[in-house]
Amino acid sequence: MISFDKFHGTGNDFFVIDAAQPVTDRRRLAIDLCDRDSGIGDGDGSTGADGVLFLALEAGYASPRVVMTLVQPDGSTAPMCGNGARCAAAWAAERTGERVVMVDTQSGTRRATVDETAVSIEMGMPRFSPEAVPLARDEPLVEEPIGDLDATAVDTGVPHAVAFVDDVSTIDLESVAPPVRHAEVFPRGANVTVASPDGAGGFDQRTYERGVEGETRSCGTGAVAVAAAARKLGRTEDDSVTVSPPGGELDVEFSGTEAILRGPTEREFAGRVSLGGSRSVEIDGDAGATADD
Ligand SMILES: N[C@@H](CCC[C@H](N)C(=O)O)C(=O)O
Repeated sequence: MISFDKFHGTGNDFFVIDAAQPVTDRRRLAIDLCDRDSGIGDGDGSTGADGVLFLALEAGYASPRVVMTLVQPDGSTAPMCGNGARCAAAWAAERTGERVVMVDTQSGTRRATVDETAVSIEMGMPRFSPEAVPLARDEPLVEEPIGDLDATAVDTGVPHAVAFVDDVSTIDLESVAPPVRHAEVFPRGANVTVASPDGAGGFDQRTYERGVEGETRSCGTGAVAVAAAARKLGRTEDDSVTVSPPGGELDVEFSGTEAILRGPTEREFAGRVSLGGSRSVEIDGDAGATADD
């Protein structure tokens, strides 16, 4: 059986699997576990997840190093995930007792710091250039109509199209996001993030994620994208910006060459799943421990 933990960061939830375990088909496993109807749940919270984090913990460094691979509910891999990387750091900190963790992602090595209330991670500097996002054109995309949204394109490890609206709660994201997510100007697609002023100097956020192909309760790279786009468009001059997705509150701080993302993480439950013909699942602490499908 394969052991797993379930974590979430402000509602963006992930199964975490130690990559030392033998999983031959990661794509198939992620599609299976993450399904919101037939995936794994503990019976108390939600079923399924926004992705599976395969984490390889490497010893022998001054700070523990964890190589993170995120496989999404559609089987694709994403080069970066802000909330996933924060959960990866919390997982590695639990295992090692260390507070500073280096998270290796396909978009670079990120330094994370774990304390009693939150995990902070250095995300690099958001980039607007067409090469970085990437865009299928030679100029940055800044507040231009794409579908029904006025979008600004920014790379925060993954591509985001950010649109500022009056009130995010009135947006029918499942309708307006897909044409932007698949627009020709984004050769690798884009996550679609809408934001509106929260009345206290920060922003409310909602994100439709590539790979999930739906809205998630939080998106860390999206929060950084909102803060960066707000600064670029003169919507804030603050170095520290609070961004609130539906699942909680994230802080984005700009310091030197880094945007630092900070917010809580939580370990929800742990268990084991068998691979093979018929799935069997054990959830720790569950009286009726085995659930066969
Ligand atoms: N939820 C993540 C972003 C995950 C990657 C995204 N779905 C993509 O494919 O680009 C976050 O917290 O940043």
